[in-house]
Amino acid sequence: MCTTFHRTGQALPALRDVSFSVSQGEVLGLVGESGSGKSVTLRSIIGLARRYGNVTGQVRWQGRDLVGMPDRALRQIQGREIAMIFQEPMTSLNPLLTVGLQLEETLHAHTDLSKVARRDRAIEMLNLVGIPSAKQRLKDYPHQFSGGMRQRVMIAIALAATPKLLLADEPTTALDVTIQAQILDLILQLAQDMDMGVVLVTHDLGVVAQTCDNVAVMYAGRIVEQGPVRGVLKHPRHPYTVGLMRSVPENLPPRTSLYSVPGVPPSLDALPRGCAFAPRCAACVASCEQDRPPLSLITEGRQVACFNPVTNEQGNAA
Ligand SMILES: Nc1ncnc2c1ncn2[C@@H]1O[C@H](COP(=O)(O)OP(=O)(O)OP(=O)(O)O)[C@@H](O)[C@H]1O
Repeated sequence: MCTTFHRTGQALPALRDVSFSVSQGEVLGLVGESGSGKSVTLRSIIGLARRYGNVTGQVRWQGRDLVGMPDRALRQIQGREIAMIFQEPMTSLNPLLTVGLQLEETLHAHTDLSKVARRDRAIEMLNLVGIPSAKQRLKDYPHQFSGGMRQRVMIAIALAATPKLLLADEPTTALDVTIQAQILDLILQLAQDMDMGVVLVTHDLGVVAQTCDNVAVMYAGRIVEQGPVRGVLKHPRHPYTVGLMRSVPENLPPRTSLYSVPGVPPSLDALPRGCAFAPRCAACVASCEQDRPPLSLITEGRQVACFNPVTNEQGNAA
C-alpha cells in the first residue's frame, strides 16, 4: 500500500510499500517516530486517507480489496467489520448527542437489532467497558464523562457492532499512567474475548513488549523491520530499531543521560534517494545512499530493510 498527499503541486509520499498482515486474535504494534506514517497507515486501511490523499496498492480484507472498493461498499465495512479508535475521544464522539444515542446510532447502522434490543445492547456495552450505572449514563453527554471514561465510551461504540479488526491510534497517550494501563487491558481483554485482530499504534515500546504479538517499525513512511515482538525487541536488526530500543530509559544503565537517535527524520518533500535512514545511520555503507534496501526476510517471520543489518550480538538491546 502507498499513500501520497499533494500540497502546492508537490507529491508527498507519506507511505511507501507498507505491507503487513494481521490475523484474528493477533495484536500488531506499529511504532516509529512522530511523522513516520503510523496514523496514515491506519487511515489508509479503513479508507479515511482516500478523502484527502491518493491511496494505491491493495488492502486485502476477507478476500476483497478495500483500496479499489467504492465508497458505498466501504461504508458497510467501516465500523461494522473494521473499527477505529483515536487518541482523543472527542474526535469521534459527537458532543451534541447523548452517549446512548450514539451507541444506538452505531447499532442501527451496523446491526439488524430491534430498538429494544439496541438499547439492551447499549447498556451491555457500557457495562462491558466498566462504566458504572450504565443504564443512567446512557442519557449523559460526552462532556459529562472524565477523560478515561470518555475513552471507555469510545471503545464501547467502536466495539458495539463486534468488528473483526480494531485499529487503535495511540488510544491511551492522552490519559494518565494508571488509566492508560486500565484502558489497554480493557482493549486487549475485549479483543481476546471477541477474537478480534488489533493494530495498535503507540510510541511506547514498553506497551509493545507487554501487549503485542508482532511489531512493525516504521521510518519515513516505510516499514524497516517487522516480526515477533520478543525477537525484534531483544535482538533488533535494523539500526533504527536499535536506536529506538536504546532510547527506552529502562534499557539504560542507572545515571546515564537519556539517549535519542541523532539527527531528525527527513521531510517527505526531500527524501534521500537511497535508504531514508542513511543520513542518521552509523552503519551506513555506500550502497545505502544509492539504493533503497527492500524489506527482506532474514529469518523465519522476521523482515528487515537494511543492506547492513546489525548482527544478533551487536543488536542485543536486553
Ligand atoms: N492530510 C495530509 N496532507 C499532507 N501531509 C500529511 C497529511 N496527513 C499526514 N501527512 C504527513 O504524513 C506523514 C505521516 O503522518 P502520520 O500522522 O501518519 O505520522 P505518525 O507516525 O502517526 O506521527 P505521530 O506519532 O506524531 O502521530 C507526516 O509527514 C505528515 O505530515
